[in-house]
Amino acid sequence: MNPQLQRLYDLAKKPDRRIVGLMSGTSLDGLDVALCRISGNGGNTQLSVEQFETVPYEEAFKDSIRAVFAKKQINFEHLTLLNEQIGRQHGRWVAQCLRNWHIEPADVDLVASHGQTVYHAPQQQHRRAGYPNATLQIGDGDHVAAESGIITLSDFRQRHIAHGGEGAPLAVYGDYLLFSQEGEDRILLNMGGIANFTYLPNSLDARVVFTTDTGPGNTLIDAFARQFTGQPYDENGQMAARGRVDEALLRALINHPFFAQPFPKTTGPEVFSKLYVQNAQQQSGTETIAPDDLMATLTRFSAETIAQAIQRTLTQTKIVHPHVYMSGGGAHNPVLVGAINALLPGCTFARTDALGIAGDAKEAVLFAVLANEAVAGTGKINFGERQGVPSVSMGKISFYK
Ligand SMILES: Nc1ncnc2c1ncn2[C@@H]1O[C@H](COP(=O)(O)OP(=O)(O)OP(=O)(O)O)[C@@H](O)[C@H]1O
Ligand SMILES: CC(=O)N[C@H]1[C@@H]2OC[C@@H](O2)[C@@H](O)[C@@H]1O[C@H](C)C(=O)O
Repeated sequence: MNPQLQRLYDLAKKPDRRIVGLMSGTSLDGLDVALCRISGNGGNTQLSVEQFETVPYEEAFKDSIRAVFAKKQINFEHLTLLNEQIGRQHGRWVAQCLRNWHIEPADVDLVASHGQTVYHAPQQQHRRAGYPNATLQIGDGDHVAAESGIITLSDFRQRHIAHGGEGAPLAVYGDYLLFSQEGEDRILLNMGGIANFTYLPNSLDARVVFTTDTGPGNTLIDAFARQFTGQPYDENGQMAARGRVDEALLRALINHPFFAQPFPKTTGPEVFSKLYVQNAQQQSGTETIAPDDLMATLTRFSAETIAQAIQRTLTQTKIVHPHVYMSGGGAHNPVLVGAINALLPGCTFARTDALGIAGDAKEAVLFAVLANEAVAGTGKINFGERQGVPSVSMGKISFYK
């Protein structure tokens, strides 16, 4: 037998596993690396984060990804090269983080690698007859495994699509296993480039759990912060705080069929781009809007669409006072968070940090949970017939030799 197959079999039976979760999201800010200790599986999953680090992307690396990111037309050779390069780079960073933490690769069981999304194309978005939901993450897992010396699970989204989903949001699986609490209705709100949430009912009934993207989180704010200031984001919402929301532009921004679609739904920077904002400016006659006012309006746009989606959920589920736990970089933006708080007066707000997992680490941690389920889960969690959350395990296996 291949000794690594034996190793996989052995680690699947261990009472606990050490898994490195990797996430590089739509913000292209860096690679989140979370070393997790996970015991059990399914409803018995217990997790602690032993180490966490974000390895920042250098500008040249970001530009190289931006050359293919969310674009319909690209240089195909560049995409092919990036697939290998990102995998290799992510694997090296795992090895580097482990050295920094004085941990031997042999003492880690698995790497769970999300890779880099370069194009997300749910059917609702591409609308091309005869083609299914589709999404593409690059940074091949074989390179992550070879560079780190650790068995790697990767490319998690394809099985979700193969079983009827849109390939996202995947957070719902880990959110359900880690954060469900009997007696408390919870909403786990992640504000990355794109915002999404998971609804966790107080009954713990997996068939009622659901998840959706809501639209932009930071992606538009970041794009214009870069243009106006050369900085990667509007730190602490400073520009937005100085500006005034332009109601005409806000209404034009909200005027997109995505927001009226039923849940669950997913989207990405393929739709919510600078071009999208420029079109809304034209429609509302606000092409000459001051930079601070544009930032205030974009920040309110994210807040309103997040709050509307949550409000719709509360109405549908007849929940009155849920606890909303925030994560992702947007949770550090006081203007964004303040507006959401004001729009949802019936909700109690905290960060996932209050539940023991730092908001900045959450997505990387969730991929470690998916890998744990893939190797040690029983596959018995039943999310019912609810579209968009297929009851499957996910992740492809790469041996390191
Ligand atoms: N202090 C801060 N003030 C304002 N915004 C912040 C701050 N810190 C982080 N952010 C925002 O958070 C973003 C990074 O968020 P995060 O890492 O959660 O996104 P991501 O994981 O790449 O996205 P996604 O979840 O869509 O894949 C930054 O680009 C920035 O917009
Ligand atoms: C295709 C893709 O990479 N989607 C991301 C993105 O970033 C946030 C949102 O859009 C979410 O749907 C998803 O990531 C998280 C980790 C998820 O699948 O839950």
